[in-house]
Amino acid sequence: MEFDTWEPVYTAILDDFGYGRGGDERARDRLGATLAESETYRPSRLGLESATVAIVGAGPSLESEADRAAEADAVLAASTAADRLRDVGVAVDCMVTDLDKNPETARELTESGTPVLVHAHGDNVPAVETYVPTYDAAFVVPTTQAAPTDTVHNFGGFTDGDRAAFFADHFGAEALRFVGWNFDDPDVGPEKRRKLAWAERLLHWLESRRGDRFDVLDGRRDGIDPVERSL
Ligand SMILES: Nc1ncnc2c1ncn2[C@@H]1O[C@H](COP(=O)(O)OP(=O)(O)OP(=O)(O)O)[C@@H](O)[C@H]1O
Ligand SMILES: Nc1nc2c(c(=O)[nH]1)N=C(CO)CN2
Repeated sequence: MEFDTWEPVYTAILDDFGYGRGGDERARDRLGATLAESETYRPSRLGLESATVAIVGAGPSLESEADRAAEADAVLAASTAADRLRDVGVAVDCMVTDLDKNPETARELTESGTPVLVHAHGDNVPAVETYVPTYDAAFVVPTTQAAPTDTVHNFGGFTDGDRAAFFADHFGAEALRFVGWNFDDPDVGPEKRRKLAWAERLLHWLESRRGDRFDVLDGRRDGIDPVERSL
């Protein structure tokens, strides 16, 4: 997705959560500066084009559905889904994170040659400054939700999980398979619930742009407020 398409949706998210665009831009520039001396990972190397890609979220169903991830051509893990997949023996091809829960996992993955999309936003600058310098930059893909720069990318998306889906779409995935997604998880707090509601709306937008139907939205579409209505 190009930023021109993403920007109106981004503005709606900023308004809804009360985030400032300036904070996101400063975070983006900190991430860019931290990696300025390094060559970062080129996502086309992942070979997502025409692939079936598992987009693994950190909902409670992950372990019981992990076989579906193992069957995909590529496995993208959102945040703590990376640890949980490792624990059940499923290899992760790429992690997507805003560093808010398991930054050590991201370090270990970059050190062992697995790319990590590291997302900078207005509320994670201390984590960016603390952890990114400890990563192997050759396996970092820096991302932002604000306007992209020459070195910090924006493929679309908001939460770690839906950003993984927009990333797979951007790099030409043929089919997306959702594993570990539970929008009605009773154990999430109010802020996370609101973020998951946005993730759901964003996936609904993505499937309609692709002319696709994501199985994770089956039975839910009637209750989704389309993103287009917020624009
Ligand atoms: N029931 C669920 N609980 C948590 N995450 C879920 C759930 N269902 C789907 N997800 C997806 O899994 C991703 C990873 O969740 P996790 O709780 O590990 O990370 P997080 O750092 O809190 O995520 P984020 O910062 O994006 O909110 C979420 O970003 C979301 O896209
Ligand atoms: N400014 C800001 N941006 C975000 C935030 C957040 O807490 N603040 N959380 C996200 C996913 O959890 C993604 N983007």
